Amino acid sequence: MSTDTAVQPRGQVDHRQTPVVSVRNLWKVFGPNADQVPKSAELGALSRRELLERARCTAAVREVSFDVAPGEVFVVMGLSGSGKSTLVRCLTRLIEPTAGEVVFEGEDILRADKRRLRELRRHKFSMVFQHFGLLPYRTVVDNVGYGLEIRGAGRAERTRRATEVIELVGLDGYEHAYPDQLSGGMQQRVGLARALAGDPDVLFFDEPFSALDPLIRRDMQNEVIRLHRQVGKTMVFITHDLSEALKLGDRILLMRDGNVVQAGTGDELVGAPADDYVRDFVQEVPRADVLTLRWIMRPRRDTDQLDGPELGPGVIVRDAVRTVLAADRPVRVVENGELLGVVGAEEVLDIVAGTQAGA
Ligand SMILES: Nc1ncnc2c1ncn2[C@@H]1O[C@H](COP(=O)(O)OP(=O)(O)OP(=O)(O)O)[C@@H](O)[C@H]1O
Repeated sequence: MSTDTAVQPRGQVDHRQTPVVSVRNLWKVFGPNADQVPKSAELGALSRRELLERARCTAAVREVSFDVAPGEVFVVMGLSGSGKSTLVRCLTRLIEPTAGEVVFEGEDILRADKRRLRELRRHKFSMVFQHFGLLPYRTVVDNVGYGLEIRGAGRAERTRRATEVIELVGLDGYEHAYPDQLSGGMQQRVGLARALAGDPDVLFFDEPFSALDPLIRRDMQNEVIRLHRQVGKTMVFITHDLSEALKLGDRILLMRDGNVVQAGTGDELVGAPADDYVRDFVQEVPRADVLTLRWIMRPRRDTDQLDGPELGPGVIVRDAVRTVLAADRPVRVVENGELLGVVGAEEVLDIVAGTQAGA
C-alpha cells in the first residue's frame, strides 16, 4: 500500500492565533463590467456557462473566504480551470481581485499602493513556480541571491545568505553551476532556495512540481515537508493532485468552478466529504493512510475490557494496525486523560479492507 498519501501528523498549527492571510468574500471576474457580477445576486448565481452567455464574463473566483494560520501549509486544490491559480495570484495582487478583502498580517492589501505592494513582494512574499523562472546566465548562487540584490544587499551578504539556503535545500557543491547544467529537480531546489533566501513570511507555490518525474516529484514533496519542519514558514500551495494535497497540506481548500466546495484537513475531506463531488474526488484514496482513529473509534461497550493499549485519536489507522491486531482487547483512544472511544480489530479491518465505503 502506498504511503504517499499519508497525512503527516503535525499538530503545531494553532488556529486560535491571528491568521497570516485572511480572505473574505473574494471575487475575480474576467470580462466586461466584471465588477457588476459580485454586486448582483442574480448574475452571481449564474453557472459558468450562463454567466458567459449573459454577461460575457467568467467568474474564476466566487465569494471565497478562508484563513491561513501562522506556520500552516495551506493547500488550494482543484481540477484545471477551477480557479486556484487566479485565487492565489489575487492574494499577492499579481491579479487584481474584483471584490472582497485580503488581509495580510492585519493589513488590507487591496488598499496597498504600488510602493507598499512592491515592498510586500520583496520582503514578505515569495513565489515558487512550475517553470522555475531561473535566470539562465546566472550561477546558482547568483540566482538564489537575486531577490536580495534587488533589495539592495551587498555581494558579501548575498553570498553568505545564498550559501546558507543552498545548503538548506541540499545543493551545496553546485553554487557555481548554471541552471542548464542541473536536472529539473535540482533547478526546482534552486527555486526553493531563492524563495527562502529573503526570509519571507509566506511562501506561495504554484504547482511547483507538476513538470517533474514522479520519483523526483516525491523527493521534492518530502523536501518541502522537511523544509517546513526546519523553517516553519507559512505556505500556500496550489496543486491539482489529491495525493500531493493530502501529503503536504495541514488543511486543504477544494475548488470547483471558482467556488469552495470544502475546506478542511485531509482526514475531514476523506472522512466526511461535503458532497458527491468531494466523495468522488477522494474515493480512490487509501482510507487507512489518511483517516485517524478519531474517525473509526466506537463507543465502549459494557463487555469491553478496558486494560488494552492506549493510543491518541490523531494516530493514522495504518500506523495503528499492528497495535490493534496484536492486542487481545480493544485499543483505548485517549486524549488528555479522557477515554474518547475504543478501536478493535473489526474497525481497523473494515478500513484496511475498504469495506467501509465512506461517511
Ligand atoms: N485572463 C483571463 N481572462 C479570462 N478568463 C480567464 C483568465 N485567466 C483565467 N481565466 C479563466 O478563469 C478560470 C480559472 O482559471 P485558473 O487558471 O485560475 O484555473 P486553475 O484551477 O488554476 O487551472 P490550471 O490548473 O489549468 O491553471 C478558467 O475558466 C480560465 O479560463
